Amino acid sequence: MKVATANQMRSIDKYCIENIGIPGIVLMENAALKVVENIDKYDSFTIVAGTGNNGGDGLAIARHLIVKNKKANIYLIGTPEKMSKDCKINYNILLNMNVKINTINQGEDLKSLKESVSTKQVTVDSIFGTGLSGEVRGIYSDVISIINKYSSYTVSVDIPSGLECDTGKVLGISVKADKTVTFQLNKKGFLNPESKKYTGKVKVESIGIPNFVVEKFI
Ligand SMILES: NC(=O)C1=CN([C@@H]2O[C@H](COP(=O)(O)OP(=O)(O)OC[C@H]3O[C@@H](n4cnc5c(N)ncnc54)[C@H](O)[C@@H]3O)[C@@H](O)[C@H]2O)[C@@H](O)CC1
Ligand SMILES: [K+]
Repeated sequence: MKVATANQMRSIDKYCIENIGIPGIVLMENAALKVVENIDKYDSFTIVAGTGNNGGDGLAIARHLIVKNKKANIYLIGTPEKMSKDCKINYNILLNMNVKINTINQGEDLKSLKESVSTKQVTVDSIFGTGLSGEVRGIYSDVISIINKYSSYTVSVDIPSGLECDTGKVLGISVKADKTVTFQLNKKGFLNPESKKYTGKVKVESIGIPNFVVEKFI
């Protein structure tokens, strides 16, 4: 089975967007729908989103769960100003749907997150994906501790947040997922036996990237 590094995934995504003309938001929507397919047997969710494209996946996942009349509590770490273009698109759609988005800025907000993670069936981890760089610190670290302590079932989007894509090393702290739905290709870091503790069961899902594009980079 082919495996990809973060840079290879970034190059593949970039080539798709710039040379083939598949917009990033289409890849993001495909990614979100694949995660929803893997979790829609459940009824209640806590979605924890960062402000990069991994967070954008999470916001799109939340939208599809809500449209399916599931209970979905959304927690955003970071400010909308920091959002990537595609994350912002999914954020604005949810605002236009009058969906409540809880923001986590300080300790007080963590109580509400703990309450949701402890009572909903599934926690969706869409904090960081292949864009994680450097140690996880501060409020991000607090959020991951809460997920690891109180979540009964955790699904990580693309990569457990806190795990380094290329090595499978923990950068300070990482989400311990029961299942990781990773996009298009398995990740090199998942070959590290130590990573199993954090990825849980890994499911590789295509997000519509043509094979010839993958073969250009791997
Ligand atoms: N078009 C694409 O590139 C697609 C990407 N996808 C998703 O996008 C992800 C990659 O997205 P990005 O490259 O935006 O990056 P991520 O969303 O993985 O994370 C980057 C964000 O986290 C912040 N960050 C990074 N390291 C940090 C640290 N140590 N402490 C605090 N904040 C930190 C960055 O400032 C940035 O806001 C993939 O894992 C996948 O989930 C999918 O939507 C498929 C399409
Ligand atoms: K993640």
